[in-house]
Amino acid sequence: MAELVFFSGTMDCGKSTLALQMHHNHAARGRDGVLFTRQDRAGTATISSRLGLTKEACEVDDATDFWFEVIDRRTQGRPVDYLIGDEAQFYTAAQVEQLARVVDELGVDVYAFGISTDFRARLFPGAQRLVELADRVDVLQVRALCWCGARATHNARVVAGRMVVEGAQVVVGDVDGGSSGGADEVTYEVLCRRHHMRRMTAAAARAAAPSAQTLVSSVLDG
Ligand SMILES: Nc1ncnc2c1ncn2[C@@H]1O[C@H](COP(=O)(O)OP(=O)(O)O)[C@@H](O)[C@H]1O
Ligand SMILES: Cc1cn([C@H]2C[C@H](O)[C@@H](COP(=O)(O)O)O2)c(=O)[nH]c1=O
Repeated sequence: MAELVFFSGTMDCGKSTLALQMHHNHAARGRDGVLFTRQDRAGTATISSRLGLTKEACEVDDATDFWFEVIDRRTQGRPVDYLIGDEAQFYTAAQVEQLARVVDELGVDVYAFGISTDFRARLFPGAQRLVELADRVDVLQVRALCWCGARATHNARVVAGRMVVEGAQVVVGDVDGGSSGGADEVTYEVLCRRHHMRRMTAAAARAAAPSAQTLVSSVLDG
């Protein structure tokens, strides 16, 4: 029986890598799949993994209709056994409903990959609908870690070195290590819930902790 699976996790936990691996494994067994993505960091119509894999994909926009995409291909005699959808948090709720219909009425497996919550720890509309409709939600096993060593569960947005909690929901960007580092550049950092709620990024924690040198000086100064 075909299924709708939502593979979810924080940024930088390996979702796009898994999406490309799953495509490779299914294609290697002769199954026909179509790759989709929306607003990948690497540019239009691309699925990119930080491990270096990239693959051309169909770019989703508000006008994309997944039901039509499958019917159109099949009408042209092109088989479709599965769809891979990366950056699925950016899909509309209606598009997620189309995906569910593609599974139920056309027998196509749909594997959707995306983050669940935004920088304010609020669900993206596409992710919310996936959680509501998916046959299962798989949390990725590779753990992204908070600076404190705990499992990272939340995505923080950092602007000019400070964590922010206001702004547009969608701002395409990378985690700090992958960014170019411009002063006003939006970057992201994954945190555990405790440090997300305290707005304590790695830089904020470093700034808050007195350095060993400061401690020694204050002891010597009496
Ligand atoms: N240089 C590296 N060596 C080994 N693994 C890496 C390296 N760079 C990134 N990774 C792995 O790739 C993961 C990010 O994969 P990616 O598919 O881009 O994530 P996502 O799509 O979830 O944002 C990291 O969590 C890490 O495990
Ligand atoms: C938290 C958050 C993220 N985004 C963007 C930033 C990236 O372009 C993608 C996530 O990509 P990844 O492959 O999972 O790293 O989402 C955003 O627009 N708004 C947010 O709040």
